[in-house]
Amino acid sequence: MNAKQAAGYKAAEWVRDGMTVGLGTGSTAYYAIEKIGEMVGKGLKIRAIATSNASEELAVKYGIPLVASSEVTRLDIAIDGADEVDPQMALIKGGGGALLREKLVAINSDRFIVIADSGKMVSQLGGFKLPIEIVPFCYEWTLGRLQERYKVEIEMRQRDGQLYVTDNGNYIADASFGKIVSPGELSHELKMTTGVVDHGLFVDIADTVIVGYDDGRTEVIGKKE
Ligand SMILES: O=C[C@H](O)[C@H](O)[C@H](O)COP(=O)(O)O
Repeated sequence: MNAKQAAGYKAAEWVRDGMTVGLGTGSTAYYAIEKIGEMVGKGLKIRAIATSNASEELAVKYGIPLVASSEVTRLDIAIDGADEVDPQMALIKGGGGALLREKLVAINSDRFIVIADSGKMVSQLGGFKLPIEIVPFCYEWTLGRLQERYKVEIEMRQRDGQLYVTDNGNYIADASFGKIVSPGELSHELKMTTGVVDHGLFVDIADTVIVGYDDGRTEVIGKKE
């Protein structure tokens, strides 16, 4: 069992009959979805909302029943990966471009469990490029304003030689902050920038972090029992 699998499988232990569950996105969330699918196969009764088209396809593949957001007011739990986790459980997410749906699901969940291999744990956020989701209209202006404001390298994410397009039809700009001194402040500032839809800083959202290690061990860190 690898570190991501260990963390993903451990998180599935929090999923109980009758829950509405948010399914994250990425290579770590994959293992949680796989495990939850196995549990559903053995009779677990849940319904789920996926944070990306890719995770929705996975849920269908593993037989996890999906529910429309119109039928749900709040989720019991959401389980998702992260690109960086700091000692206060602030996160950088969005390496896979799913940050907006992930944040919507995370803030609407009673418990948000982050699953991460130990390499994602950092003393200060910012080593990983911060994904910023921006609207396509006049995106060059938004990019220019961000570059002007922060004076750091910010590049438009590309895929196959084209601008990367999120599941929501937006673009992603990746910002190399290096070190983020005040994630909360930066989070608010970015959110106030016209043209920015959202960004990958998740501050004061995670309730529990499950760290996975290469030898298969896990460590649970968190605010909630
Ligand atoms: O947009 C993607 C998500 O925020 C992922 O949860 C994050 O990038 C971590 O992905 P992975 O588990 O593949 O490292």
